[in-house]
Amino acid sequence: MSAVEVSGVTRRFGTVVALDDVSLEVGHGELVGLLGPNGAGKSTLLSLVSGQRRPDAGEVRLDGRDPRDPRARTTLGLTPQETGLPATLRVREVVDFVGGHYPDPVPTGELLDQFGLDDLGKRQTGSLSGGQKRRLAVALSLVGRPRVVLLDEPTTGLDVSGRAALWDAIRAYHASGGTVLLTSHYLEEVQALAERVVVIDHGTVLADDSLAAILRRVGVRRVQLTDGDGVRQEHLVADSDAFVRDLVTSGTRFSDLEIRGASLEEAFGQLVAHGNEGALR
Ligand SMILES: Nc1ncnc2c1ncn2[C@@H]1O[C@H](COP(=O)(O)OP(=O)(O)OP(=O)(O)O)[C@@H](O)[C@H]1O
Repeated sequence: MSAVEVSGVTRRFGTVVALDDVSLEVGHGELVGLLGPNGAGKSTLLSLVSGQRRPDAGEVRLDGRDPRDPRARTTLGLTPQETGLPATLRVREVVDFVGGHYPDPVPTGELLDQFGLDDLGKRQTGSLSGGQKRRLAVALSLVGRPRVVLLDEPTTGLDVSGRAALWDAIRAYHASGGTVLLTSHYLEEVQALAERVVVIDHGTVLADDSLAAILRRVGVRRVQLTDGDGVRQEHLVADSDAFVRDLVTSGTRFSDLEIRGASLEEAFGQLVAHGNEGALR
């Protein structure tokens, strides 16, 4: 049984088709990145998996159960895009309160330490900065030792060190066997964390593969060289072998040739630009 199973799911909002016959399976212990431009349907998909919404067609299963069944949700951790924290409660009180709903919560001190929040335990949440609130929200999603965690843009608004600390916490959770489905606008975040990437646009899945396979199968290579005038040039080409052969046979002077595969950003741009024609499944 998979951690998350989405089969043939369609969800509309009035005339907008937010998800159009989407199928997706996430196995236990996987860390999957959900990528897509604004309005692609990522948050809608997470809201169906968490049981906050119902699909118009198709089926969603969380640990084999309907996610609207409260028993399925006891094993779920969730950080939505916007989190409402009770402004007058102190950080430590919020963690104690949320942890109190679970049979075996992570001890509050341990959790605050892991998320670099130990100095803020006595602060009212209303006085926290945006980044500190974000860290607390992700920490709260893990307090009940969930089997599956859904993170909607977990590090939006965080500075570089805040993001790195949060990535470490997500990696530690995953290393302990946890399943993660996360959305992100930061391609480097997905590249840094996810083993598998699902690209979604206009409510359909354009690609679902390992990060390495997506990068390999997108036929873009970045070729850099310094020309005879000492100017550094960069070319995005489909066939770098042919490009280099032509370069050599044309007698063009060049030095410091460098060739590397596409970045996730380039792969993503290509997939979204070509829509279903370029679909990789
Ligand atoms: N409650 C709603 N009422 C009407 N339309 C909605 C509602 N929620 C989502 N939509 C629409 O459904 C589509 C998918 O939205 P969704 O929030 O799932 O996208 P997203 O990929 O999460 O985008 P973003 O990256 O901007 O968060 C969009 O066109 C959005 O406007």
